[in-house]
Amino acid sequence: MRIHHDWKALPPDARGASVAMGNFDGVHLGHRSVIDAARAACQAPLGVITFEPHPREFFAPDAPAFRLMNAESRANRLARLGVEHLYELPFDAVLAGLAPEAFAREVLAGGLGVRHVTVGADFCFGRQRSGDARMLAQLGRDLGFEVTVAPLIGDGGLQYSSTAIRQALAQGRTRDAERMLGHWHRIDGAVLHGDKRGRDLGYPTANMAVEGLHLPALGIYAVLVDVLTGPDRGSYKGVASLGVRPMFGENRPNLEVHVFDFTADLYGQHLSVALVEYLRPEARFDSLDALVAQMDRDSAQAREILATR
Ligand SMILES: Cc1cc2nc3c(=O)[nH]c(=O)nc-3n(C[C@H](O)[C@H](O)[C@H](O)COP(=O)(O)O)c2cc1C
Ligand SMILES: Nc1ncnc2c1ncn2[C@@H]1O[C@H](COP(=O)(O)OP(=O)(O)O)[C@@H](O)[C@H]1O
Repeated sequence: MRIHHDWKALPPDARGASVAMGNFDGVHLGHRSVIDAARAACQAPLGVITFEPHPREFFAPDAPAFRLMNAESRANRLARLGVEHLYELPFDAVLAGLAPEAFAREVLAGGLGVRHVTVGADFCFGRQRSGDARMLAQLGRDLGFEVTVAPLIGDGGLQYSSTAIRQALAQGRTRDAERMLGHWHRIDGAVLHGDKRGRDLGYPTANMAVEGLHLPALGIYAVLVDVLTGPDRGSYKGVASLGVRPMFGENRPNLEVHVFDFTADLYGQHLSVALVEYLRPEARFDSLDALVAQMDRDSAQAREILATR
């Protein structure tokens, strides 16, 4: 997959794609059906148009973090779906200020020379979200590209949506989130140095930042861990703490992952951590021994949950 960070001056072979357009936060099953519709629409290379930062981050930079994944994780997921061109358009004042007609003319028809555009039925675009899917279809007729409006899909009464997934995760309902995502919710990132306390407790933990990401329920989780880089690359099981470590004063939230049956160094390596099941909230214990005894119980419980995976 090739990633393009602009719509201007694209090489000729990056033009003329059949594109799915949206924010695709989480790349959930609804997103996948839009991308599948773009793939089925015509013979052209498959593309995705998305925006970075997320438009909501651009308009409300101080609002609490809400994203299910960062741009890199989203790109990795899209690549695995067979997307050939990712157009990660810089969402700035210029792009935000384009009227729907100007966006369709300058970006879609002009810059990307799209052959076909697929959007979900609730898609809005252009200055003040004034354009909708129907308007896009009319603009396509005028400007020479086809438009498919994909229906919103769901499971029973529940429509797949990034909002519903955030809500499920905030309540510790990892399996409900998984049903909407089509995969476990994952937190990806590099292993950072922490306070070097874990090893003394008998529980070394690989520490990861969660800044900029929507926070699932704080607490302890059974996790599946993919080590993506380094000599110990592979898939492991483990237990993780997402939170502020009240035992040691309130800290900035982070993710601390203890990998089962593993002793190597993970600093600087890239991990992808799947939150499989929420075990309990974080707690403050009377002693470190009491904390470690609880970590033993957490580990036993996580091993049992993960035994069948
Ligand atoms: C299974 C598990 C359970 C944990 N439970 C708690 C907890 O209930 N309260 C808490 O303050 N910290 C908890 N922690 C976080 C530990 O305090 C943290 O991993 C330890 O301080 C090591 O920090 P370091 O990696 O920065 O050295 C837990 C960690 C793990 C792996
Ligand atoms: N089973 C394991 N799970 C997680 N990290 C491990 C494990 N074994 C060794 N490590 C290494 O130990 C480091 C964590 O040790 P710890 O004392 O918690 O230090 P820190 O506070 O820097 O996280 C990890 O970053 C990793 O390099």
